[in-house]
Amino acid sequence: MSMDSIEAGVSHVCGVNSVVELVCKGNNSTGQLNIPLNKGLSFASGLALGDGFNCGIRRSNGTIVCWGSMNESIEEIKFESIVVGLNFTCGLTTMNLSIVCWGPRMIKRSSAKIKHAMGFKISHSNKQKKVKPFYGPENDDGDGDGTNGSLTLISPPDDACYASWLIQHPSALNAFDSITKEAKWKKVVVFLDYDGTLSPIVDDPDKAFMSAEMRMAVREVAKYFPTSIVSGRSREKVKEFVQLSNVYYAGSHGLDILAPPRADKKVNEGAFQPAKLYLPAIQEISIELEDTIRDIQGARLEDNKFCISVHYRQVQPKDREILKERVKSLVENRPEFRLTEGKMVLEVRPSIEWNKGDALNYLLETLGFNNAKDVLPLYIGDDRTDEDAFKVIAGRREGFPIIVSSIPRDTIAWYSLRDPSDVLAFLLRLAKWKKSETSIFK
Ligand SMILES: O=P(O)(O)OC[C@H]1O[C@H](O[C@H]2O[C@H](CO)[C@@H](O)[C@H](O)[C@H]2O)[C@H](O)[C@@H](O)[C@@H]1O
Repeated sequence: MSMDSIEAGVSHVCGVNSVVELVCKGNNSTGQLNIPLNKGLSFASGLALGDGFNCGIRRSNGTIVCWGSMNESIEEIKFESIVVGLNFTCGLTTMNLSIVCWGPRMIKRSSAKIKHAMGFKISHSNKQKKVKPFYGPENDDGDGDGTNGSLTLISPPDDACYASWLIQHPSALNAFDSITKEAKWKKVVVFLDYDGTLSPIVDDPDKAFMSAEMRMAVREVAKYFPTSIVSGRSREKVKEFVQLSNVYYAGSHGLDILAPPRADKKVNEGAFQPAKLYLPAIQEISIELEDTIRDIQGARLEDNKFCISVHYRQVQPKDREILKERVKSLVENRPEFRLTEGKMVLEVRPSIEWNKGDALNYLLETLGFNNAKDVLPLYIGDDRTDEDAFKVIAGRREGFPIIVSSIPRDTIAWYSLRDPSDVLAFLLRLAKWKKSETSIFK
């Protein structure tokens, strides 16, 4: 067979033959030789081979298709070129020549190495965003103004920013098939945050109601998977909002958990409350906080039993720093407390080492899943305190940490959903998928 081009992976090769057909030979342990003919794949350029997977740019529309061990396809964005590493892929976007990388378990690489691998020479001036193409005569004048063949990596507009975020944190809806493929023979255990995840963020914390559709979706999911609600609210309050009896509740950021009785215990031991001894001190600090914020219009306290939330969403912007300073200095003088921050809220909580990640582990253990090899925790949350749970899943290297955000954020979640309506769609799809799987085996 005569070949026009050839690329080599770790243990396989692919290339385009003289009749413009893509052919792959070598190790096929992860399906890297199984060219996805049904995905509109036909390459003019842009074929890159990794360890057990390949990605190519579609000739028809510039989007990317990958197959083998990493099979995320990028449908939303057009690319000029791609490179792959052992388990990640980076592409140069057509829209603004920005570089985006993806792969749920992407190893962090130096962006300079990636740019170099893609054919760019890095300008060593202080203007960090300017790069020069590697081709043509060397003319590194450092100003990157678009003359002399240099290119400027412009700041992407909002849409491009979001698209770039989506590549690094694929939408769990778009990645649904690969999520269920991974989950097919395993036990998925679902964890859901409340505010900003199951209910939209609203000004009045007492009015953060969950829709009837969302309640129905959570009920459906809980029919097929063990499901827990993990919230910063008090357990009683979040249960009042959710109103479901087929889910477990962890309130106060996991400091108050009502889990099923452990398999090895005959009687239900009641709620797990590792900060119980702090209750008198929490009442004290609550009174002090009330005094501290009394004169700040719009500020309000919320008693979440094992933590106190100080809300400033309705405080005038000019007064917010004053409020924060006052609360911070009060907490600094009380070593038995620590402060965390959420969405326009300061959360005063006991300084014990216990967070939503510990709650996730505790629930897995009481559900009898902690040592099981085939368990995949799926956690959906929108706030900074949810990062502790994402971290636990990332540490297990298996499961689905999903952040709810409509803007790019610093997170260790692997997947994203835009807002609670995306969460609703995802939960409905998850329940439907499991229902159809279950009926096949009946
Ligand atoms: O862990 P979560 O369930 O997400 O709880 C975190 C905080 O959520 C609530 O506050 C947030 O939602 C409110 C209602 O939409 C909004 O007004 C507030 O600005 C948000 O921070 C809850 O009221 C807090 O007590 C929780 O700490």
